[in-house]
Amino acid sequence: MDTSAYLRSHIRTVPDWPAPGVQFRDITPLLQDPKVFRVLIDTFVHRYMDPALRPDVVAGLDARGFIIGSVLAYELGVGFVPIRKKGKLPFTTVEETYELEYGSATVELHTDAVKAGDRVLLIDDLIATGGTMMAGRKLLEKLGAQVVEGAAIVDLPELGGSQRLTDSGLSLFTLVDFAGH
Ligand SMILES: O=P(O)(O)OC[C@H]1O[C@H](OP(=O)(O)OP(=O)(O)O)[C@H](O)[C@@H]1O
Ligand SMILES: Nc1ncnc2[nH]cnc12
Repeated sequence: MDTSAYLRSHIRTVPDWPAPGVQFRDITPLLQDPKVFRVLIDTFVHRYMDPALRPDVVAGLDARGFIIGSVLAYELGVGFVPIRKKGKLPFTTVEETYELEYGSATVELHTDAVKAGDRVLLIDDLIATGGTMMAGRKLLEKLGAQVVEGAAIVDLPELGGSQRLTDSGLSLFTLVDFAGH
């Protein structure tokens, strides 16, 4: 089994959660098994150790992006910065509001989280409409940072987010596609 199929086999689909019609792709089984979790993190580490892609900073999207982003930053030997849902960060922030597959949200980033010119890897667990990752990218760019790549475990291509992100010029790396139901 290749890596993508192996990781895919450890993602659980929960129908009609958190709203009717949503097929929720649950990554918790993938994190729960230490062997699988290691394969997941090592796959990202291998890619981002490459000098051409190695970031100065990893930025993780609230909340599931924190789980993989912080471990990845630790392994790469770079800092981690959280992009949080509104109202959680105590210092001065920049903010962006965006639409989700089920609702809308505002995210924030501390104004001193990155420096102008920093090369940032932006990471989350999943791309659906792409709104979350697009908002994260805008926050980082407001502070003058450069997003070298957006990365996620799962892509839901039918929701159009990955296409939208690549059309906007963002380089994207995902490990597992879920097309169809
Ligand atoms: O591509 P999009 O349409 O923006 O959707 C993807 C986002 O939605 C989920 O997070 P959610 O907002 O449910 O928050 P959580 O991580 O706190 O559960 C997921 O973890 C991504 O962050
Ligand atoms: N279908 C889905 N499964 C898991 N997380 C999501 N975030 C947005 N859509 C999602």
